[in-house]
Amino acid sequence: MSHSERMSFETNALLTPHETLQMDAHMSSSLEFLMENAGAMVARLIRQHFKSCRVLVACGPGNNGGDGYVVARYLQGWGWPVSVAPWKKPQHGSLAARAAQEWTGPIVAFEAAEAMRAELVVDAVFGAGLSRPLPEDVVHFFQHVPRCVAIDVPSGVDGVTGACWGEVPQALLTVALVRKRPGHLLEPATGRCGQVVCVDIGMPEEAFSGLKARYWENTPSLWPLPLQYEQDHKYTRGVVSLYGGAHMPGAARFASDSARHTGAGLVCVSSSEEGAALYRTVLPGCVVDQKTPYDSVKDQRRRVWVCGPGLTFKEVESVLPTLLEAQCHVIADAGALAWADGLPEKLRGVKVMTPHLGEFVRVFGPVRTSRLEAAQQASKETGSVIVLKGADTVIAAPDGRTAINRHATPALATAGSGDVLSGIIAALCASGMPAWEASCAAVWIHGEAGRQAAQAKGGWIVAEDLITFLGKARHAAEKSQKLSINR
Ligand SMILES: NC(=O)C1=CN([C@@H]2O[C@H](COP(=O)(O)OP(=O)(O)OC[C@H]3O[C@@H](n4cnc5c(N)ncnc54)[C@H](OP(=O)(O)O)[C@@H]3O)[C@@H](O)[C@H]2O)[C@@H](O)CC1
Ligand SMILES: [K+]
Repeated sequence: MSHSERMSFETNALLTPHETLQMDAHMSSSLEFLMENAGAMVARLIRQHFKSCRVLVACGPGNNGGDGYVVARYLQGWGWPVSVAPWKKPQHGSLAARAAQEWTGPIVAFEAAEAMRAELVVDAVFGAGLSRPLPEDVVHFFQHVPRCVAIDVPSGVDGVTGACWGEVPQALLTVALVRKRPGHLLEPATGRCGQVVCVDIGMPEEAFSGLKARYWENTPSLWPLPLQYEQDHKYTRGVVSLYGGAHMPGAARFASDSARHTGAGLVCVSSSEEGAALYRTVLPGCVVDQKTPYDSVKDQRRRVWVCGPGLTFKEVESVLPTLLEAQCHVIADAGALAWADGLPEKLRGVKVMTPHLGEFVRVFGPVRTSRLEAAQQASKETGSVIVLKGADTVIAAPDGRTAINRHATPALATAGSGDVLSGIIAALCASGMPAWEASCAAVWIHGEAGRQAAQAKGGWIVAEDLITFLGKARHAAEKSQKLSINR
């Protein structure tokens, strides 16, 4: 059992609407209590974030609407001027209908004029399970809303993929219940959520029994890093190999330096005669040789390879098939992805692929669903961990485990940043971490190094800066792991 399976629904696990339904089925006798708590918690957050003002609670027919009626009741109880605008009444006898019955304050029409009269609108129309386009009158209503607080998600957000079913309300604050949803972390939904705050509504532990988390926010508690031991030597730390191209040596240099700064015990660079002469001068900390891939893989210590940064089609062709045949752990990026243009089967056997969206489309074709689902599908089909890079990097494992990383900075959008990430993943794989955990950890450390470098350098950084902060970034992850163990 992997670490992420053991921790199951820890606080960084993300809940899908399907899992929420399973929990609700399990907790059917406590749902009224949970709705009361949810509404009370949302009302408290509103009181914390806003001064008393005219509030309009827009309620849908389901339990999201039910929560809305409870919010209205609490705010009114504290003396706030509150009205409720039902989009549609809840079904007779439902939980939401019971919450609606307890609302004795003003009820107004669900129309734009009422939205404009309010100073704050609570969006309790639809929750995260919406699976068809937003009705036009809902879109029209929210176009006239001044400030908005959303319960669960802004109505129209798909809680799993982060897709928006039409023009979704722009919230200042979104209150997640029990756990965040994957959609809270994925674009375009993240941009519509404003600040996301997750509240405890008193869900008992037993509600999670039988549920297995499949989605996580990428935080250090997800992937324990190997520590340093007194008995360590360079081979226990791990060996990273890469083939250095003769034409674009910068990329191999970034990847190898990154692997070393992340903690690899040894980095070996193989290249042509011309390339090796160059690498010997620019990479004094690496072992540089002119071995063919065929000879290199005979060394059982050289199991982990970065393949692609700075390589031409021909160079990839002369290296990658041999590495895959020898069942090496290959981290494929850049040139290796271009080499598999439209033919993902050429990459079968690769452990980790790190495409940005453009590279992903080149290999796998246009994304017809969402980035999240496309990455999951590609991972399942190829058997590789897919690291689909972006502001909301998705790290998908072939067995369905998926992490979403928001621990990053726009400062990372600089040439060479991807080569650095490949080197970090390779170093962590070489240290013995499984491919998905190593990839998640690498993406977090990459983001942390970017943040630290940007802070130190005034916001604008280059790949070289990033590399110098990798040791500190790894240390930051280790420190926060120690804290979570002590807790
Ligand atoms: N365990 C927890 O975490 C707890 C969660 N809680 C709360 O439960 C909420 C989820 O509740 P929910 O399942 O009732 O879903 P919700 O979105 O309110 O309503 C769906 C309704 O809308 C309708 N409908 C949908 N789309 C439509 C469209 N385009 N156009 C027209 N109609 C459409 C749909 O109709 P149908 O699809 O059935 O035809 C159905 O009637 C969650 O967000 C949270 O706030 C809390 O109470 C505490 C415990
Ligand atoms: K909502």
